[in-house]
Amino acid sequence: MTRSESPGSRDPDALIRRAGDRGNPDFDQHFLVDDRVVDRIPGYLPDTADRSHILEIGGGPGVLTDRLLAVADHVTVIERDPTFAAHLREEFADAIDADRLTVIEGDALEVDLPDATACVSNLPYSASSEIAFRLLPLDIPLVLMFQQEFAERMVAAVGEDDYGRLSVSAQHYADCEIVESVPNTAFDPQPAVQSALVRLMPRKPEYTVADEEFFLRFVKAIFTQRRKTIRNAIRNTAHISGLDDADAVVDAADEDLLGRRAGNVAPAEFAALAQTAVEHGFDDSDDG
Ligand SMILES: C[S@@+](CC[C@H](N)C(=O)[O-])C[C@H]1O[C@@H](n2cnc3c(N)ncnc32)[C@H](O)[C@@H]1O
Repeated sequence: MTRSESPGSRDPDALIRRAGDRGNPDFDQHFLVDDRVVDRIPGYLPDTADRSHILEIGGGPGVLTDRLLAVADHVTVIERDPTFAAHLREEFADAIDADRLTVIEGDALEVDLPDATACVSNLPYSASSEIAFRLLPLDIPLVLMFQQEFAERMVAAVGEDDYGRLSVSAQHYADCEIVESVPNTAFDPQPAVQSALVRLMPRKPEYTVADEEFFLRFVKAIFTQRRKTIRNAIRNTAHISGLDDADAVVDAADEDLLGRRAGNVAPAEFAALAQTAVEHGFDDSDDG
């Protein structure tokens, strides 16, 4: 009976019953039970997105897996919990036999990621940041569920209260947009906070950085001192950014920028400042 259901129509509560286990919040298991929400999620991929291979992280009972199988040629789902991975293999045996579904039992932070063309996931919240930053460099469209507060920080623009390290780092890779806020009543068990779906469309940033790793570390360092001026933040965080000579960077940087605070520095300005830091802040800076 379960195997003959057409993709896209499985009932969330029935899937949880068949999985034989309720979600355990200690293992990030908040399952979507509002099928109006689940039905909308694949539609947040843009029309132009390549749906030949969609990756899902954290399949759980499989309600989103089911909806993705209705729109993708192939789905790969990664699930860490052995009970739910076994359930997914059983529930979607037909799709596996037809070579339309791959179930990877493992930790999404450790397994090799497949060569997917898009990723759509209701992420495990305690690892959502790390997972997102594994996905962002893949250069594919992402539709990801996060805690609302995290999502707001991710999409914030310079000058907004939520603008910070997360905004600059995520927007380095993609245009980020909240496409739907999701109440906690859409999940079982209910998380304590609201959630939000974010669409992340890959694109090159409007600036170039010679050393991406340093740029991201520098931004992280400066935002640890977000109440300080950029001048003091550069000086106080050399142990994080790894600068040998923070004073030389301050001497070389733009005076106006040095007097501002991180929350008012746009990503392109951070990129220019990071370039100044690379050119002046290391012992071998002038050695070519
Ligand atoms: C928020 S639930 C989403 C389940 C399902 N997709 C849904 O929307 O109802 C997150 C799922 O990720 C799994 N999970 C937690 N940490 C994981 C990890 N590090 N790697 C892979 N799966 C993980 C949990 O077991 C759980 O099934």
